[in-house]
Amino acid sequence: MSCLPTPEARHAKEVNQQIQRDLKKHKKDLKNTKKLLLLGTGESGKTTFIKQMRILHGKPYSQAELDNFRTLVYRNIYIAVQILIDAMDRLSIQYEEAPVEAETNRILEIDYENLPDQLPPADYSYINKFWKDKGVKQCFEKRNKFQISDSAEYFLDALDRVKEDDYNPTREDIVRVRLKTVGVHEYNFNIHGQNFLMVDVGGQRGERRKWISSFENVQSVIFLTAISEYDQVLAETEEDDNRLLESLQLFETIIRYPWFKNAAIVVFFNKFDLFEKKILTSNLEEYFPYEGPRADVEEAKNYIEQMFSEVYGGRGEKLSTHFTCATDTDAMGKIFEAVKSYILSQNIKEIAGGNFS
Ligand SMILES: Nc1nc2c(ncn2[C@@H]2O[C@H](COP(=O)(O)OP(=O)(O)OP(=O)(O)O)[C@@H](O)[C@H]2O)c(=O)[nH]1
Ligand SMILES: [Mg+2]
Repeated sequence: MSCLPTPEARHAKEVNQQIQRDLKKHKKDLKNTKKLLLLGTGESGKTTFIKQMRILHGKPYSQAELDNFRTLVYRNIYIAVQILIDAMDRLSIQYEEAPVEAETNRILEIDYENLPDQLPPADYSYINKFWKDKGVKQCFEKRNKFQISDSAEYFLDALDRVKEDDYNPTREDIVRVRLKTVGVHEYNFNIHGQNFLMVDVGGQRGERRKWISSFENVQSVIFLTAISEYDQVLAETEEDDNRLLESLQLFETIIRYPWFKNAAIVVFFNKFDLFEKKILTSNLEEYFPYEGPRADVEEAKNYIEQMFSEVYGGRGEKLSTHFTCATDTDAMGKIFEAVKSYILSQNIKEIAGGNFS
């Protein structure tokens, strides 16, 4: 009887060796992957940040994904109009030219979960006239009194473009379109040789109890706060809770979690583009005990940054912060490079037995 292995045995051995090699590589990849958790209240910009990472470092969006974004754009438009119709009524603002009631009712009853992939001409013509109405514009100026997406104006202004048959969402449309996140979602990116596992979570109150499932083995956290929300109230409660205060309280809760004791923490003061404009007309001292000069972007932003730094203070090291506009692709690319260096330097310190013990 021959002692030579049969072809089957040789093949089995080869397969086994390949599996071992794959497992080893997978383990090495896992070890070299940094887990980055994105946290923050609803609409702070977490998913927008992930979209930018995909645009900058991921695979291009497929046509099926673009088609999906197109429907979402229409959905964003209908929701914005429905919110404005309701706000006109609640704030008792007169239309310049009142729309036909039956038409308004039809728009209000649109089931935006089941939208066609085209904006029907009758709806376009209603929305076009509605958005040009001086009363509606007046109502929109009072938007801190009700909850409307920060991208509503962008899409209502783009109505003529997005109604076209051959409309395909642009890069900017993709980062502007809003869909609230439900649950926890993981994304892998290789950014200049470094693997990241980025975790996006739903930030609204009802979503936060699901967060804990993603807290294990986190090397870094980006906490996003929408700095422009200092004069806005929370949509998800009956009470008039201030949105920036809610974000500050959430930050305080998070940095006390034992899971993040050794994690690098970075804060993005996001929606800085909106903040810069808003601070010129909406006084910070009406919402926070701020005593600095009015309409002063620098003073106001430093004051808000200080509130977060004080809360963070206990951890003994200066808080890493960035003032960001998550819808700006180029700027986000640059900011993330700085964040990446910071995360890696903090993790090296930790390995060397440094600061965060
Ligand atoms: N103008 C402006 N809009 C922004 C900015 N960042 C995000 N947005 C818009 O704000 C909306 C909400 O952003 P999302 O990224 O969906 O917020 P989120 O934190 O993922 O919200 P949840 O999924 O509910 O937790 C989207 O329509 C974004 O386009 C910004 O810096 N400036
Ligand atoms: Mg989201």
